[in-house]
Amino acid sequence: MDADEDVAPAVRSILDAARQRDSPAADRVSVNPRSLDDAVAAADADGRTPVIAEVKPTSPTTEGTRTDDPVELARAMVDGGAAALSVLTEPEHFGGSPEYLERVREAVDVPVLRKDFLLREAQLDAVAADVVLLIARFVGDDLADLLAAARDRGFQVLVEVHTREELERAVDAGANFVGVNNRDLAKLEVDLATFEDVAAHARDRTDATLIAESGVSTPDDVRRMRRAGADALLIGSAIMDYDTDERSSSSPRSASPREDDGADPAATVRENTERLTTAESQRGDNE
Ligand SMILES: O=C(O)c1ccccc1NCC(=O)[C@H](O)[C@H](O)COP(=O)(O)O
Repeated sequence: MDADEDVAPAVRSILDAARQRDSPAADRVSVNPRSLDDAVAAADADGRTPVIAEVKPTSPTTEGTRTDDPVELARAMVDGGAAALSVLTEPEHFGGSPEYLERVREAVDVPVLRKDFLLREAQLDAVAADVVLLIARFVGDDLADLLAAARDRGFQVLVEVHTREELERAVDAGANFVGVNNRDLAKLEVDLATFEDVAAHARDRTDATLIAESGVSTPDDVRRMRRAGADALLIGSAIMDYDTDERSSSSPRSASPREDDGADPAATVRENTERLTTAESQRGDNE
């Protein structure tokens, strides 16, 4: 499979950077992970929607870069009820770093997902995390081997898919956490119907934990994804308080720091998280 085929230029650039990124001459990581399934169950039992809140300094579809301390933002997300966290470690397009993840994981006690574009086994050793992401489209035929290599190190593995065909590959590889990305990496457009379609198909195929990823902005969106069968939701931009711009893939991304509107960023992030983790105890306009 050619992962570059038909992807947006920004995503091609992400992949090129991932291929060129040196694998650190680090020791093999060995993780004693915090259970993601337990964290999801605990949130459910507590009446909170299980949300994996994402520390996302920037992205190809957001304006500017957040320079706030990732640890403060992470703590605010947990205070707002996040069941788990996701931390971008991709430096060039998302402003992340393995060091951010290390600091965040030390500061909180919930599971932490390493969000990156991993293509080779050695890249798993950059930093310890509770969960790592493998994107089915990008790892192609290496999915089963990388899944095994990650599990050998103790990681839980979230396999990201966007289509029914990718779901089949994830199931065949033995994935027990499947993320359905509502963001089409070919066009960078978001459509929540993607999760609805793939999750409906998944029900007969797997009992994996199903996670709705990307484009969830409002309590209505949360309830919609839960009705469609999401066990948990991965939410970045709406919690980080970005105005997302699912821009055409040729638009340039601003590298300038994001303008601060004077508000307390950690307080805003906490409120945003709380609004989404309590979505199911609020009454929806359409219900
Ligand atoms: O977020 C982007 O702009 C993006 C562009 C190209 C490839 C991946 C991208 N996002 C990675 C993610 O997985 C999201 O950060 C995550 O699912 C959260 O999405 P959102 O809630 O829409 O910020």
